[in-house]
Amino acid sequence: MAETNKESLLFTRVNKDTQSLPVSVEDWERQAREILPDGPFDYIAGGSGAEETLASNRTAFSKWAIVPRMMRDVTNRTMGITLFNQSLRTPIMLAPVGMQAIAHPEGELATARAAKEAGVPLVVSTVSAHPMERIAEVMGDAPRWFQLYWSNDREVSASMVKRAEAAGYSAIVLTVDTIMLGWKRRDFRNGYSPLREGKGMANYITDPVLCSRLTEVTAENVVEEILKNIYHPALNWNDIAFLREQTSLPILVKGILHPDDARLAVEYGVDGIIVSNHGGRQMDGAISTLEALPAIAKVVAGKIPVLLDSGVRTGADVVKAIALGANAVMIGRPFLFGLAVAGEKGVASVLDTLIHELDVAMALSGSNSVADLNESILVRV
Ligand SMILES: Cc1cc2nc3c(=O)[nH]c(=O)nc-3n(C[C@H](O)[C@H](O)[C@H](O)COP(=O)(O)O)c2cc1C
Ligand SMILES: CCCCCCC(=O)C(=O)O
Repeated sequence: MAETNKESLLFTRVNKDTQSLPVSVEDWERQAREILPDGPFDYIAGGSGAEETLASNRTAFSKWAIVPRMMRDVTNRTMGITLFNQSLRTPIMLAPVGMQAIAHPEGELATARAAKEAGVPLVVSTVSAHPMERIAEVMGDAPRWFQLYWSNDREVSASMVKRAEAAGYSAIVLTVDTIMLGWKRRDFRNGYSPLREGKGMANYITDPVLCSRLTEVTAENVVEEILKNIYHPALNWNDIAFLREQTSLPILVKGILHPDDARLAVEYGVDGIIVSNHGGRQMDGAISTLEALPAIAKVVAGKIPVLLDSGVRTGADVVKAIALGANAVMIGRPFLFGLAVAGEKGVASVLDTLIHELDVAMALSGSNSVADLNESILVRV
């Protein structure tokens, strides 16, 4: 059933509770800029190097235009999809974003409440500011995945995955583009590191295996341990087999940009791919994700789901990504700006806007379902 009709649009958009809230991601970002100190704001908004990839993630969307279809009776359209046997309200998810307490003291707990309310799956980061079990409690039965940062100590990785499975997370996202941290000029200028402020250690300081490795469990020792583990250049495709032995959950790899890596992901038995350049925060000069998507979708050829993040800001962006071969998309900074400005309400509003925009974009492009979206409604401009 279509979600946006005249009544719901009027109610949602001209309701006195929402009137004062920003209506675009750019507006949320402007307000976040006013609220947050330079360190956290630049950490969130910035990219690596000269920020070329950060910029191209956005321009890539402008290089495709939608050519809408008419007279297609879109009364009974749906945005629903099924991923890993789970029915989802829309093809939109919240990307793993660590250390959310730098945006708002409630961090992931506020995000989790908003995600649950909106029926949007949340991917919880290894470096979340609250323990994964606490976030899971907030979410109840709502869909959630766990994002794994590989540890040099494989038993720590195994422990995190087992904890996630026990806490009701339904997929594991292995991030593969962060074998070391991107070179972030803004953070150097600001002398800012959220980890050094102790914002991302909740899952480590509560991890029995990691703690068993320390002679004394202090915040300082745990941070040092995390820094050692975040640097894991030896990660390779054979590690997938070890991960597979630890869990029966679907495993996705996040950070794929090359079609040959997509082919390898399928060969190594991965269950899903996330086309991502980490929001332009890792390899600067890397291809934008929308540019990378068509070749990856072609190689994968429907064998496993392909998701995309980095630069998605509007409902029309979601339409373009799906039309070019994505099964679903994720957003990162947009919800974090909402969180910084208005906590749970901010995340809820960002999601509400994006979902309504997608519904309108689908209707006005003549699409009754996500399956209707394909390259025939796009043109390169
Ligand atoms: C502040 C911040 C923290 C992030 N933390 C993580 C993380 O812990 N794990 C991860 O896989 N990706 C992380 N990401 C990357 C996001 O998952 C996602 O790839 C990216 O934000 C998508 O781009 P967008 O912000 O343009 O939507 C982070 C991004 C930001 C902005
Ligand atoms: C030293 C901890 C770094 C965590 C990286 C979080 C992330 O993926 C990002 O900020 O981007």
